[in-house]
Amino acid sequence: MTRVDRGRLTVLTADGERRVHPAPALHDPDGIDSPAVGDWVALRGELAVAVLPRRSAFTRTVAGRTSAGQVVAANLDLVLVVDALAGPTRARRVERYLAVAWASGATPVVVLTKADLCDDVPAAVAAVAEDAIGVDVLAVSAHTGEGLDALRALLGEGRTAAMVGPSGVGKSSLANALAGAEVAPTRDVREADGRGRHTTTSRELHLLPGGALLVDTPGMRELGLYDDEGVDTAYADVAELARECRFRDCEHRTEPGCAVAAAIDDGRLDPARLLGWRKLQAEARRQELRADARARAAEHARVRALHRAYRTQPTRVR
Ligand SMILES: Nc1nc2c(ncn2[C@@H]2O[C@H](COP(=O)(O)OP(=O)(O)OP(=O)(O)O)[C@@H](O)[C@H]2O)c(=O)[nH]1
Ligand SMILES: [Zn+2]
Repeated sequence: MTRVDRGRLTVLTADGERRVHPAPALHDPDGIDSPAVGDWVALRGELAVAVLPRRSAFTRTVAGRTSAGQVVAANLDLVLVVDALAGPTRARRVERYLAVAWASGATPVVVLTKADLCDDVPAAVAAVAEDAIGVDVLAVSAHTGEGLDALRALLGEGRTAAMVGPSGVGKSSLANALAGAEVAPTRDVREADGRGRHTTTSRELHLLPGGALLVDTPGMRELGLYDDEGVDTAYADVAELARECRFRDCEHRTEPGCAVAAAIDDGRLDPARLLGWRKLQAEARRQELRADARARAAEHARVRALHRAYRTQPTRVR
């Protein structure tokens, strides 16, 4: 599946691209099981009749009051957490995206763009790598081509990757550089023709020359945490220290025997990382509370509907 529009799916088949409709059975009001970009579907005629089991799912919170999860991309092997080497270093921002990426079940890779604008690339990479525990960190430039081969090697044939990262860091430029064609309109192009990104109905999954698939959906660009699954993986150092605290419910503030505070005191842990961890934990907790409230509301509505259906039934023979 390369694209989902209202009621229509774009799929790549052995015979090329096609537009099909999802069978009614594939419609899931909660969104989680509805076909998403990156899904493999079985076709019967003009209908997509089944979604094959997913290896991974990148979920985001749907904007608004509800906390419904929405699968933005399915079956990702890699999530490229993209940030730019221009401007101030943004370790906390990278960590936030890493937490979301870990929760998806795919392997995150940090890709630092605009290497051509950075005076000391190795130092900048090392600074990010220090906090991106267990994650490869690559520096690339879409303008000079630096680092692209290393990234291509990582993508490999038949693997599916997606990009996440703040606006303007060079995701579209990177997609174009990898594809060797203008598959995504960059900010420069969009400004030149005065149109927004969403005006074109572009494919959201690109087949790259090396045989890798690159997902580029607008939905991946504004991320919310769906649950706290990825937070402790992104902050493995803090999470591990926290397990050594004397009290299991330690808040890591003034409690005696706090391993986190001790690590900060003797310089083993950057206090900014504890702050980042706290913020993400809090955000994830808020999401979970909202999800609970939503589940209760849905159950309530279901019971009400059942009662209504019961009342309007013709009198049954006993
Ligand atoms: N010097 C330099 N500039 C770059 C590089 N990659 C992208 N840029 C510039 O950075 C700006 C933003 O690039 P885009 O590719 O549009 O960024 P994006 O992340 O897709 O932005 P959104 O579409 O808003 O999410 C443009 O002006 C690009 O020309 C690079 O490797 N080097
Ligand atoms: Zn503690």
